[in-house]
Amino acid sequence: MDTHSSHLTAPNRSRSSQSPSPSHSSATSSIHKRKLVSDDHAPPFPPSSLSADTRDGALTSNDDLESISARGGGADSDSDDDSDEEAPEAANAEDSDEDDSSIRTFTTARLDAANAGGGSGSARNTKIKTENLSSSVTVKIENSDGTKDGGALGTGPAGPTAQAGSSVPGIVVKEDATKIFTENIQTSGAYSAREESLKREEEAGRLKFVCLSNDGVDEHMVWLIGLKNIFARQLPNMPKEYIVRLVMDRSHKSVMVIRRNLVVGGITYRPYISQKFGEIAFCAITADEQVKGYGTRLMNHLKQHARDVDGLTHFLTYADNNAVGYFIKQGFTKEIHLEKDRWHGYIKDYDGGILMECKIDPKLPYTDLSTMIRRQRQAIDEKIRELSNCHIVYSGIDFQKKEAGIPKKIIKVEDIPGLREAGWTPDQWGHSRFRIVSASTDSATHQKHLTAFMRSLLKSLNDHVDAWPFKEPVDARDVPDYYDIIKDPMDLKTMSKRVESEQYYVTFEMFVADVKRMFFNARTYNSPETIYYKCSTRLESHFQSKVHSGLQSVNKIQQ
Ligand SMILES: CC(=O)SCCNC(=O)CCNC(=O)[C@H](O)C(C)(C)COP(=O)(O)OP(=O)(O)OC[C@H]1O[C@@H](n2cnc3c(N)ncnc32)[C@H](O)[C@@H]1OP(=O)(O)O
Repeated sequence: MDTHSSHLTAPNRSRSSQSPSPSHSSATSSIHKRKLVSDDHAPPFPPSSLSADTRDGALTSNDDLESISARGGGADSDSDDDSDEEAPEAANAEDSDEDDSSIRTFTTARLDAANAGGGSGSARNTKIKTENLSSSVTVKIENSDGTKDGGALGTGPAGPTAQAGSSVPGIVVKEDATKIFTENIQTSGAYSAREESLKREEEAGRLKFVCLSNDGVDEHMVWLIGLKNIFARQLPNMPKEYIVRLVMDRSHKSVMVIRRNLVVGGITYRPYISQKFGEIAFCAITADEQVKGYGTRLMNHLKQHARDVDGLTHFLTYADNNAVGYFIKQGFTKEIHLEKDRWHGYIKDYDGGILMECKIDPKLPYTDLSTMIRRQRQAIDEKIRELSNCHIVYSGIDFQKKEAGIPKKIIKVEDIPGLREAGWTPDQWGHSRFRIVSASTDSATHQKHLTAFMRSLLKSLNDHVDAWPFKEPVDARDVPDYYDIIKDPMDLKTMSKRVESEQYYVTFEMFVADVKRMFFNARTYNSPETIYYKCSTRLESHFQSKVHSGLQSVNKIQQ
């Protein structure tokens, strides 16, 4: 078995610093070190049409690469610039204006080092794991011939089919209420929205996902060259020779996003059919189109194709540090659960990248996840409707206020729309601590007792020596910025009006909330050393003791 040293290039998938993802800072990865695996691939290039080394699927010189590029791109050949690899009309969306001299320098050094058995190249290039050069791992490669697009869904959506709007028995829902509810349903999250929009683009023929390997078909070759250019741009530390070799290698396949006959991005992977797993070699989206959902949809197409056409159950990849977040969102984990003997020795080894795994679900409709999610949402929603009334929205109450926030019109609790329907009965006066009324007493009696209790508490507050700062609303003429800071002012006089209206405080807790608000305001506006702050603390503790003793005596009366 001839294992070409040029296969030992230790690529680094670091992304281009010229095209940072909006949501992720760019960082330069260390140079990955790739171990050798035996390479009994099928020949990558048809000998008749491309002047390439076909011995073991490896290219041995830059001349070979240029000849491929020239053919695939149909452009002039220029050994020092990637522009030779652009197709005249349909290459890819990347421009190739980068200065790639550093990469070529790196590549040359790497190739030299590898040829010399991992000799003493400079910097990280010397770290190639050369021990594997001499290892003779025999890898059985099964040719992958499934090159058609992602298969049809093998299974139907997992979620139950949604029923048409069901009504809850026994409850009359106003039409407009139902409408409000329907409008409020959250039909999709950001993930589904992006997937659905790209799916619509596909259905309209404006976008397509293809899975190809080097088959000599002109259009396919142009796309593959376009994809290769995106990889070269987005993975700038990856030797271009290495990229073109793998993209053109017939044992690798590439799933590509094509829009208006231009490649937007893609994933090149190698299916190990006998081992039922695939290794993702490269994955990139052109700079202008990142973080728009293409990467996710691409991965979904890849999973669907790999499962339905290649029969794979897992993917492995050495993810660039910058891309770990993306892979995690695609279901990859850093924990490798795949039995080691299924993959060890098959995939190239990197130091610097993070080995990640993704289990391909046997049933999920990967290219139609948004429909599945929508149906599941609907099913859950139907279930909630069955079990609860919370979806019913009643029209609001007319609550106009006059002085001190007291309602203009008395609204009886039992008249609040929907309260009885929700199970409320007049004996349920909430969980107020002030429960002087028995279950049979009407609400008027309850309110009378409550008013008397609150009145006595207010009197006790007003009579206290520390009450003076709280007796009247703060005068903005005296304290100009008070109402800029205190947005919900409260004072004993306002509370007194509310108590005397016998309409405002329908529970004791509402009264206590106003008292607490008053003290909180004082301690918010004033610093601890001020008299106002101190008065509020002392008056509050007086109030608490009065409430405590008052409630105790109420309880005694009840017993
Ligand atoms: C094996 C390898 O090839 S490793 C190298 C991977 N490739 C690169 O780093 C090249 C540069 N980057 C890219 O080409 C692209 O950004 C890709 C391929 C990583 C992702 O493609 P995109 O089209 O941008 O992904 P997409 O828009 O579907 O985003 C999916 C989610 O991943 C997040 N994401 C995208 N890129 C990254 C990243 N580099 N790191 C962390 N999260 C990311 C997105 O914010 C989005 O999150 P959300 O669903 O919470 O909104």
